[in-house]
Amino acid sequence: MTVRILVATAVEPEAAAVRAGLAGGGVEVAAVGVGPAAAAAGTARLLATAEAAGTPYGAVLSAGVGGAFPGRAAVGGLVLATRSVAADLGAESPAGFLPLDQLGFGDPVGRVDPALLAGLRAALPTAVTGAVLTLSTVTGTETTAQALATRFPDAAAEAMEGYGVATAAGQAGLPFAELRTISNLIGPRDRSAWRLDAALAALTAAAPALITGTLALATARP
Ligand SMILES: O=C(O)c1cccc(C(=O)CC[C@H]2O[C@@H](n3cnc4c(=O)[nH]cnc43)[C@H](O)[C@@H]2O)c1
Repeated sequence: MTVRILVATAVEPEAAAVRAGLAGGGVEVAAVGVGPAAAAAGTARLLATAEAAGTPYGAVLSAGVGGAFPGRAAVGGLVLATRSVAADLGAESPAGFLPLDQLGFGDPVGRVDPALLAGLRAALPTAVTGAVLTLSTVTGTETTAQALATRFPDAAAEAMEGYGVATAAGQAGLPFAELRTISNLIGPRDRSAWRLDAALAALTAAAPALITGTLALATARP
């Protein structure tokens, strides 16, 4: 049986870019808002509504544009998350940042489903894989960029929604993955350097892989 997939983007232009590349059913795309709170609330509502209607989703993807750590992914390129980390959820201390788990409040990592990631990697062989950080504040200084790169040596990109979407998917017991197409490099803020057109075009080009990359779930989960 085919698995129904929910693709959650932040804003409508991202959703439209994904839809533009989709031919065929099974994938629904919705813009749920910018930032982890809007993403979690919006995704949870869509999942609950679908379940109540008797048409539940079988997997959830967070997708959209993002910033890449220089040297780890290129503008216009793709990043598939190995994990979606709530990088600014925690507490500062003189000894450094204390993540959620060290405070005893839960898991700061949105877990990516291994079978879903494997399917997407096979369907998107040019994608870089690495951690994708979820931040409420877009990084805009070299100091913060360096600090994040040091705290997360496996990070390839940052965005603002992945951990929120992952939390909603996890609470619904659904497999989760995150795909980012790169609009900018992380560092001193220069909004004029963002290449949204290239990143949105990459989302459209990657969209068919969201179907082929999730086919394995249909056979893996009866
Ligand atoms: O103005 C437009 O036409 C437009 C079209 C598509 C997307 C946007 C956005 O502003 C997207 C906001 C979205 O972008 C993610 N993002 C992108 N780069 C970064 C970054 O360096 N650090 C964190 N987040 C980034 C983020 O997920 C936002 O939700 C505008």
